[in-house]
Amino acid sequence: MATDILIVDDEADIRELVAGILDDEGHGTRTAGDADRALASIAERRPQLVFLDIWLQGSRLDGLALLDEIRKDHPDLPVVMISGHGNVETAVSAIKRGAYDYIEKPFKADRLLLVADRALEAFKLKREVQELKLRSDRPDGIVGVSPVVNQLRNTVERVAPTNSRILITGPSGSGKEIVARAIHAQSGRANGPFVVLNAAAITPDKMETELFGVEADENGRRTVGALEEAHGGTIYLDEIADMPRETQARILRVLVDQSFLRVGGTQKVQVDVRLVSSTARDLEREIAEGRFREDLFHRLAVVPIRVPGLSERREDIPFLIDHMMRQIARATGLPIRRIGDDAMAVLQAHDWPGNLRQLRNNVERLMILTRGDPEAVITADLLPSEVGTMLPTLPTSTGGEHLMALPLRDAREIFEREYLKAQLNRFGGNISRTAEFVGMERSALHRKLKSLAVGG
Ligand SMILES: Nc1ncnc2c1ncn2[C@@H]1O[C@H](COP(=O)(O)OP(=O)(O)OP(=O)(O)O)[C@@H](O)[C@H]1O
Repeated sequence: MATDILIVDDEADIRELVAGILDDEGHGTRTAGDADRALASIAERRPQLVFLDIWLQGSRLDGLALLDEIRKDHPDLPVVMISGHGNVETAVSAIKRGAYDYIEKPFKADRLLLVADRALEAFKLKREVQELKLRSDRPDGIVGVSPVVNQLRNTVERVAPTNSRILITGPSGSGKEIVARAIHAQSGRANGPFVVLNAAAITPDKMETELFGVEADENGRRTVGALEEAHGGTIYLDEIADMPRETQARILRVLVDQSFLRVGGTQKVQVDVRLVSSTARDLEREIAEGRFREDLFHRLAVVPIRVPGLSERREDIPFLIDHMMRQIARATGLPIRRIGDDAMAVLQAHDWPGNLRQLRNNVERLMILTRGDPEAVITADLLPSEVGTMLPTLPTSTGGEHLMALPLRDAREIFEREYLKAQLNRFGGNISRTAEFVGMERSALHRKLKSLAVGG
């Protein structure tokens, strides 16, 4: 797509010069000689970048006032100020008011093109991020843009409106309950209850009363169980493999009969409930080893859905962190933090055995850690030691940067410098012995040390 750059300057020479340089590089340009013509041009079609003279003589608005005006309607549109020799200070104040950058007259063509490319790239990225956020930040709670998550979202959309029973599998903390809630929310039962029964958290002797309720306890009171409570909605049986075998048999009967007896009861309770269950275990193995009823498995898993572990969807980590931060900020009042590139690189490379739950705990911990400082950026050194232990790190601290945030060339240079410094130390600064040990020619090692500024 051709670019569209608007150049606003009262001096025709400058307008033509800037436009000419940009045109030669294949950019599309338009020009305006005063503020009103500039605003009319922008109204006609929003450009992707504006070069704006600070003085703008003979115009209703000067450059700074025009900048304010443009930003009112188009806060994301990058504006690069063109400043005269003497008014760099004004240019700096323009940046504080939201200009993207400035170029100082007289300028070189290279500098102009570089600034234009950077501003256009920033604009494009901003829009892409916004679009991705819109796509990833859907109320159904399934956050992310990775292919596996898009596929999961599609499956959920397809099966949610049906009444079929669904078995959700996936590692612990991967977000199975979020998926179950999304299914409920997108079904015809969305206005009905969503009841969770976590089999792993209930002792086997309590399981039946929790699920089916009690006809009359010792005080003659009737308790309603989860199945009855979920009438008209969805019941989510979490970690179904932890159900005792007797309960499994009773659930199977409920599924066949569409009704059940309360504990100690004689009258059948009829319910209309959709059953969504989940497990982090390998149910086929549980079946083979006799711990899970195969007939129940087939009844529960009419539609199987697999939720991927976080290590299968690392590209979602920035979106998940953003989403979780906003959730935590809303719930706790803690301010939202920016994650530095180095910390993000480490977070994305970590394996996350505890999946989304572990990620969320870490995000919350980081927000608490940086609570005192309103400007604090979360850097890699703030991450707990368990995150990133498998990643290469710097042998000594060299400016607080994390190797994972650097391109290979820079990371290699840091490594070489630290490595050779240590080897030189070890051999008392003796180049010949160091060269012999590291396997380099003496002269090559000399050159290397010089280029790395070691030992000089
Ligand atoms: N989309 C999300 N946004 C924010 N937090 C999330 C999201 N998905 C999951 N989490 C966090 O991860 C935790 C685990 O999610 P969930 O309970 O759905 O996983 P699970 O796979 O059902 O876990 P388990 O196997 O232990 O039952 C949640 O309590 C929540 O804190």
